[in-house]
Amino acid sequence: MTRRLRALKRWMASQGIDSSDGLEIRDDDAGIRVVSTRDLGEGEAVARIPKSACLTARTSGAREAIEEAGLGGSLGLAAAVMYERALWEESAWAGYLQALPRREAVPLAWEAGEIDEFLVGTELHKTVKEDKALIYEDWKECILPLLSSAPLKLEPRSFGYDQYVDAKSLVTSRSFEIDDYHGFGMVPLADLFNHKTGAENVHFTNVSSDSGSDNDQNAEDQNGHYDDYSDNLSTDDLPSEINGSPTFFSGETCGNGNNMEDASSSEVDSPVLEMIIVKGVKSGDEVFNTYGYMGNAALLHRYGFTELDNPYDIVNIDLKLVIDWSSSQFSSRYTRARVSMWRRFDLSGCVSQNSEYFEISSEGEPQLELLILLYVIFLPDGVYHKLNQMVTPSGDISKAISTILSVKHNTSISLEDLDMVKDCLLIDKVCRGLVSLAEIRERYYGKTSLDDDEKKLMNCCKSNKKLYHSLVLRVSERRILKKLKTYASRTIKVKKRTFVKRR
Ligand SMILES: C[S@@+](CC[C@H](N)C(=O)[O-])C[C@H]1O[C@@H](n2cnc3c(N)ncnc32)[C@H](O)[C@@H]1O
Repeated sequence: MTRRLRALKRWMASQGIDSSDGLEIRDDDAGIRVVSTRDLGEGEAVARIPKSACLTARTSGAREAIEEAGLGGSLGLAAAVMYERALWEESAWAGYLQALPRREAVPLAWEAGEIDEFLVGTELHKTVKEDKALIYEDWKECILPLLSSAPLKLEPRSFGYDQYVDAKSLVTSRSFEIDDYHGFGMVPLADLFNHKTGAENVHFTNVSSDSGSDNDQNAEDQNGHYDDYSDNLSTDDLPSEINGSPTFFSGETCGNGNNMEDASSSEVDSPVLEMIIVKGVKSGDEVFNTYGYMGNAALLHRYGFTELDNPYDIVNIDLKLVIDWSSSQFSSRYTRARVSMWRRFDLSGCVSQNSEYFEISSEGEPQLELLILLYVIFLPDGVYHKLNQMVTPSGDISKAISTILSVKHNTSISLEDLDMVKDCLLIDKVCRGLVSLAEIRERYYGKTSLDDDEKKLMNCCKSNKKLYHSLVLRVSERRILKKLKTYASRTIKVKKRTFVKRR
């Protein structure tokens, strides 16, 4: 056992953190992970963690200053982590903090040059550059003023920008939402489990001290699935700053744990967190948690790693790219008119802070809204004018599709027959448009080909985390674009064959 692990175990025991004899914490070059020492069965409780042992803005010695400065969510937690790190051996979390890496290799903590070199062309490039700018602003506007906070006497060198980035990288990659009172926090032991997409072995829950009382019922009522997490994992439900935190099944969280002002002023009756086996583990196997169902861009963004063949992977095509491409084929005026009609049907792409885009699934299937837009762009003028008279914004994609298709097809086509809808939308020109869009999007990656990237990946050592995981991201995105081209080309071929047969 390494020194840091021995110290961590001593500290956990001193805090009343119970870990089953069926779990063994291992520490090697790849980091810390949890392994089972015997077969673990579904339903077995393997750990209990008092909330008082969690490092949160509420439990930290800097609580008053953080509250006075109004720092909530991940900002408040990052300030708490920085403060306790500054205290070092004096901190009540010394044994825990010494076991953490100085910083997690998440892209927000990469140098600007590394971001440009490794992420160019990928879904993350722009986002991470924006992150960096925002993080600097947060530090200047929210963390620096803490130094003049009277009671704390903080040392400026422990609260520098670098220290903030260190803390932020740990908060992003290891924090959990605990409850209304604590908000987000660092949960010792729980944060030692690695992630496996869709194949986790443990869940975490709040334990009511009054087992079987009304509180348990409330917990179920509040999130509807005390131990069925699948709906709960939508990262969109979480505040954007900490989207996709390691999964914590907080039965008593009302969902506004980020707002310290609104939180109740005392810890009610759930002082302990528990970890339960939800999928049996064979002796000697690693015990995994899940951080959510995420594509590689999201995994790399928040946790600094990726998974090859991740079924939740996606690549996006920006609406702006579609508009630019259409304007080059037709004219800007023509494109504006077609996009505007598409919008009048209440259709849109996915919208994030400052962009609108269409998702391409890991199988290379484009989002339906993109197919409809391309279809509308290619409508012959006569059909377009006829359709223009029929536009009725309904907010219902099914109605929009059946109206749009009705001008060319006599029968009414409903979204319930998705294959039929796609068949009608995927006319030759739309398919060729998809191929062009995939080719333009491909150029974002620069001069190297997908083959080059795949070879580079094969020869890359996993321990070179930044290069390895950014290569996985590039390769997985480019493979999706290749599948999109195959999807569109195959459809052209199939249709041609059917046409020849009919003739
Ligand atoms: C909550 S911690 C898990 C414990 C961590 N391994 C440690 O050494 O403390 C999350 C971090 O673990 C690593 N990690 C978790 N799951 C992983 C996986 N499937 N592959 C590679 N790294 C992983 C990443 O560095 C991530 O930011």
